[in-house]
Amino acid sequence: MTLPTKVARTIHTPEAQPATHTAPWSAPAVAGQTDKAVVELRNAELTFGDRVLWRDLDLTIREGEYFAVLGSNGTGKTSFLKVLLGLLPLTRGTVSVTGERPGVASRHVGYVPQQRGFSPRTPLRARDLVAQGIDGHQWGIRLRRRAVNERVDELLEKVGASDYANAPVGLLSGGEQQRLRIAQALATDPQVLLCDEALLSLDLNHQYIVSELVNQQRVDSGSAVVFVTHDINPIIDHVDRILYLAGGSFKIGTPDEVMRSEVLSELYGAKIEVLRSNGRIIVTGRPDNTHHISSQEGLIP
Ligand SMILES: Nc1ncnc2c1ncn2[C@@H]1O[C@H](COP(=O)(O)OP(=O)(O)OP(=O)(O)O)[C@@H](O)[C@H]1O
Repeated sequence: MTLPTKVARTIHTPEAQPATHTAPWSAPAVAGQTDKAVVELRNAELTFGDRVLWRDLDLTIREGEYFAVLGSNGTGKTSFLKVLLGLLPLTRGTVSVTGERPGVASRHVGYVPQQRGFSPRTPLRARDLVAQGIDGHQWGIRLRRRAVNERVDELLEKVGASDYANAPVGLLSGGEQQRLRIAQALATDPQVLLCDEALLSLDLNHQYIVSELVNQQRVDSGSAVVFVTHDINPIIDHVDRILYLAGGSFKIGTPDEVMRSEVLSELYGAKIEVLRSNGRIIVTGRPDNTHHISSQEGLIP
């Protein structure tokens, strides 16, 4: 998690305008997207002491947009989600989610946390976990019991988990548990779906299934997806834009704009090579020694 402290070196992109530019940049039209902004950061900065995670970050994420946050360990990906969840304040600038202060509009926000296995003795059935997204839960709303049960059944079916609805969560596989977390996050049909390494430790088949489920929510409901990941490959077909964080600097753009040798070399201040093979992206030569080899294929995000 330790990278040397660097002075923020912002590479200005259309989104990364100086604060004096007040007119927001309009993203190109992407199928399924509208112009409605659901996440807005202006002149945003997050620092811990003299450690700069990012500075001068101007960003608008729109309804229906699939937005990936990439970067090595400790570059601030999870902190970015925490800012959107209202769990971490910016040190400078402003942020809004669905037009409100982060945390206020929680029922419009779904959150899929990093995959952590449940203990086999967890006294919770699959359907109880999903129900937490609906009632008595900070991201949920209160509905009467029958309505809750019906909604849980609907969500279980949506993520293909009906068969193990009554199984104890601790006895389910990692992939099965992750489907349930997605069902829980979708419970309020959120306008913004935040996913933190939602594919980590899943096999390729489950990576595919989970990534399709997340994308389906965007297609069906126009939810914006903010997907934190070390590896863009499992979601590459869906991603509209990337925020790439590296040692206090960042770059925003489409995968074709950002995942290029010259762009990442400038961002890291070192020679980086970005290769494409069978529609997948391989990055070599990152200087921070925090490469994450994609589980089955030896690819570096
Ligand atoms: N509340 C905090 N106080 C001080 N430092 C913090 C705090 N939260 C995060 N950090 C530091 O900020 C940096 C970014 O952390 P963050 O978890 O956002 O990184 P990340 O990109 O998600 O990393 P990883 O890929 O390892 O999960 C780390 O060096 C971390 O130690």
